[in-house]
Amino acid sequence: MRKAMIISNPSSGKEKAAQYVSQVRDILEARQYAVVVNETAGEGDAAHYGLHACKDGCDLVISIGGDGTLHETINGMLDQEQRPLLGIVPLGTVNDFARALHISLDPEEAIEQLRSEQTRLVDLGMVNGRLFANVVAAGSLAEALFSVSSEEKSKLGSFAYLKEGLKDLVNTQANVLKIEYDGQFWEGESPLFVAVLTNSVGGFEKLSPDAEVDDGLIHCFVIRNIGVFNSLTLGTSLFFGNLKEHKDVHYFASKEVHVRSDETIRTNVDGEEGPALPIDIRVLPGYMKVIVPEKD
Ligand SMILES: Nc1ncnc2c1ncn2[C@@H]1O[C@H](COP(=O)(O)OP(=O)(O)OP(=O)(O)O)[C@@H](O)[C@H]1O
Repeated sequence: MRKAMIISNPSSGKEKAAQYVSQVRDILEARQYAVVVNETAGEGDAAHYGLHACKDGCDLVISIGGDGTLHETINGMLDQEQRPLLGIVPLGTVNDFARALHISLDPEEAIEQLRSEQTRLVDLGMVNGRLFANVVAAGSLAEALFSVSSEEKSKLGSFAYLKEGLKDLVNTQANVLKIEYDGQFWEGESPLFVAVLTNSVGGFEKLSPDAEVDDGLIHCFVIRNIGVFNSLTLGTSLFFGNLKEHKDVHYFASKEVHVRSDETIRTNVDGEEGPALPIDIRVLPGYMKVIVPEKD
């Protein structure tokens, strides 16, 4: 009998968490899976269960939770020879990975989509030995722009929020970044470096419209140190999806990137605090097989 593990974060699903778990279980059991349910209680649990799913020879893991739970689940599977097929029920506020894979953000619909026969081999990234699914951001603006919740954004509206955030560029200290990729070198003052794997970053689906989950590339944007006037045009570019054409943005796509600085600069990885610079980022093409909705 095939084995499946449900990894559920009850705090992301609130009062409906138990209902979602039982709906998923019903679907899997109807498909002849022997199902184990593991609920997380705090940090590290999803990674622990992700690892055990590999060790126990699970064929399928369903992550029910937000990006944080998903991030931990895939990190638990790092370096394991047998990695199970992954299904996602997004219950977070941002849900970038689900957005990029066209998985419904309505949990009930996402659960129905687990019946899909369609799968996709999806790239993941590695940053200083840890996996990431969406984004690595570094620089003084990284925290401000990429750790915000959709709720906060919806209070202001995405565009207004962005304009507010980007106005900070004027007052934000820009650090000197030294970036190496594919034998090329970029050095300059920048308040923000962003490396993305998917087209959805921090809930903004237009930051990097060309990034495909399986294109084998890390799409990188380095914002040059800019003034008050251009911060607004930059915001508009980000919102309408032509950021890489902006004159104050250095864009490149690469398989491997190294970012250093002589200053202490923190990073944000998939919405959580990541390692301080220096960072080595590389893409792991087709690292995870994921259930995706059937095309209409
Ligand atoms: N039972 C629990 N009660 C409270 N917190 C939990 C529980 N289980 C896991 N957590 C914590 O929940 C966090 C992950 O939450 P979640 O999966 O909703 O991701 P998220 O990053 O908050 O999602 P998003 O940014 O998309 O809203 C982790 O910090 C984890 O330690």
